[in-house]
Amino acid sequence: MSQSKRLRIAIQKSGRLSKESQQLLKSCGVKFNVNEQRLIAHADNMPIDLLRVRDDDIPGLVMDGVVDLGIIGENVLEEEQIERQTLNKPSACTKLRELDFGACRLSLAVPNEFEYKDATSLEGLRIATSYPNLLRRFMQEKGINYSDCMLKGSVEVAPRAGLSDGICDLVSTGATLEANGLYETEVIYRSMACIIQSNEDQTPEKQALIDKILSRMNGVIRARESKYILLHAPTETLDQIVALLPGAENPTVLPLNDDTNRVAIHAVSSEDLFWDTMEELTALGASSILVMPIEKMMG
Ligand SMILES: Nc1ncnc2c1ncn2[C@@H]1O[C@H](COP(=O)(O)OP(=O)(O)OP(=O)(O)O)[C@@H](O)[C@H]1O
Ligand SMILES: O=P(O)(O)OC[C@H]1O[C@H](OP(=O)(O)OP(=O)(O)O)[C@H](O)[C@@H]1O
Ligand SMILES: [Mg+2]
Repeated sequence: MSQSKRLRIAIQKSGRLSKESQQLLKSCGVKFNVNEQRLIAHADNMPIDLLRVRDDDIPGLVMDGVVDLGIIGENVLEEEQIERQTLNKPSACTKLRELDFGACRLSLAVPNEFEYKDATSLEGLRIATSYPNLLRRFMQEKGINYSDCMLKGSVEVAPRAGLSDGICDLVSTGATLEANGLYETEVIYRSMACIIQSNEDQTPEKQALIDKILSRMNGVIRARESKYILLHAPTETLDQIVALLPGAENPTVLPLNDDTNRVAIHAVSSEDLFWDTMEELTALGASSILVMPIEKMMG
């Protein structure tokens, strides 16, 4: 069991996940200030300490029970899990939920001039990657022999530097691949950030705090995915209009002062309302359409 009476949460110190991890915890009511130089940030209003570390260290810290929770990309989690299974080291932890940031994919990519047909085109080649275990699992499933070139960073420059024939690296917009004269050929893993918990026994107090944080996180994420929609609609197209609002089956319908042909609709929609839908609503006679963000949701 983690020795500390305070709940320990590991987050990335600086990188793609840091800002959003901190923001999510703040939205859950955890108050803290980060000092860039410090490894630990203490929360002022709850018995919680944040450990700010390299993202690669987070799964291991959770699996070894050094910290109670961690926010990490599924790609790094899965890579560490395979690594530890190979080494017979503890690799268990519990994924509490996927989060709504850190979307990326681990992909194979080759230089633009390379003629790629399918995965067998990679037979016998050298692939540069920071994810040797996920790469091996994919290549073994396809029955392809290859050699790897382990690089912790700047993987995209490996082919041009003559270090490898292709790469296996994270892609989001594809801009980095394009800038390096590479194109994506296979997606081998799709990833989001997630929150994980150590499988060590927790004291009832700490478990209660974890449950509280998780329930707040569910509320914050649900709220971020939802919108509050207000509009005026002609009674004759009411059903068609409601049908266009995503995930808002039972909206509130209110009468309008001095207008019996129109009503006001208040609805919580499970998704954003896109411009196309707004235009369809207007075509059905809707007016005064307001789409508003929701800050918190519960129950
Ligand atoms: N382009 C991207 N778009 C969205 N999410 C990404 C992107 N690249 C990476 N990620 C996610 O963010 C995580 C952290 O990426 P980052 O590039 O900050 O890692 P790093 O350089 O290994 O950082 P560290 O210094 O902590 O080891 C990745 O493991 C992945 O889950
Ligand atoms: O497809 P794109 O949108 O271009 O994103 C992909 C890039 O993003 C990540 O690196 P990051 O920018 O986080 O920097 P790093 O190389 O220092 O990790 C990843 O390692 C790729 O290099
Ligand atoms: Mg890292």
